[in-house]
Amino acid sequence: MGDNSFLKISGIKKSFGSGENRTEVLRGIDFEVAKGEFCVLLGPSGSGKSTLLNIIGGIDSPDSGYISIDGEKTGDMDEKTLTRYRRKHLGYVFQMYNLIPNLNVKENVEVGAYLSDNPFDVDDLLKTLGLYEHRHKLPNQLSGGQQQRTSIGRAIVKNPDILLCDEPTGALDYNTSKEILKLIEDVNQKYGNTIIMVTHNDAIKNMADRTVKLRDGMIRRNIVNENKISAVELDW
Ligand SMILES: Nc1ncnc2c1ncn2[C@@H]1O[C@H](COP(=O)(O)OP(=O)(O)OP(=O)(O)O)[C@@H](O)[C@H]1O
Repeated sequence: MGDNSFLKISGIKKSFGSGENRTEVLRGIDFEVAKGEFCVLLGPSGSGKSTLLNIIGGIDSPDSGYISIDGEKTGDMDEKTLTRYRRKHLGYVFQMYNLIPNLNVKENVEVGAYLSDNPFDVDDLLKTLGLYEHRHKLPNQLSGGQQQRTSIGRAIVKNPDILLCDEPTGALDYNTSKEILKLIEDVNQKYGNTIIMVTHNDAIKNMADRTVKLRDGMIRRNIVNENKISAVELDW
């Protein structure tokens, strides 16, 4: 199997509702992402980006089509196998950090480590994330950027094959957004994880290897970026 088909999204369709209220949110989505690629999903509000991300992440299932990761179709797995697969191979970062409020930074990251057979060393990772000196703080003692760093730590500590990010900078100011994007870029370069990021921010395509633009549940563009720039050079 060629590297280009590490993540294969094939013929994905998804509707919500029934009868008159039925909406076709994804109307046949096909694309492939290579191992280690940083892929950005862009598109107007309601175009189906989050729905697609949830299907790729095995959180939601398609009406038809399939997702295959490293040759394994997630739709062929039973519930238990899929749950185990998600825990071992996929990491999630959301706009809302979803940290556990009564656990400190280190403990929140450890939650991710428990899910893996082969996690990174938590203290080393906290140092990489610039969180080591904050490790005993609770989420409500942290800035938004530090909370998002913690949630990235929780997702990355298990060294997932694929890191799925839904608007990871949506709640952050300009400088903090750039810091978080830089961190995601560092993670991608250091660990080689494949990254799929949903965003409204058009500028982020400049740091990505691939941009998939959705409109009305269809792919409007699938562009490979040969001249990507570093997160620190982004401007919007
Ligand atoms: N569970 C659901 N039940 C019914 N409709 C849904 C559900 N999830 C999503 N939708 C609808 O599907 C459409 C696409 O939603 P989705 O969140 O995937 O879009 P999006 O491109 O991520 O939008 P945004 O950028 O605003 O987050 C929307 O019209 C939404 O109302």
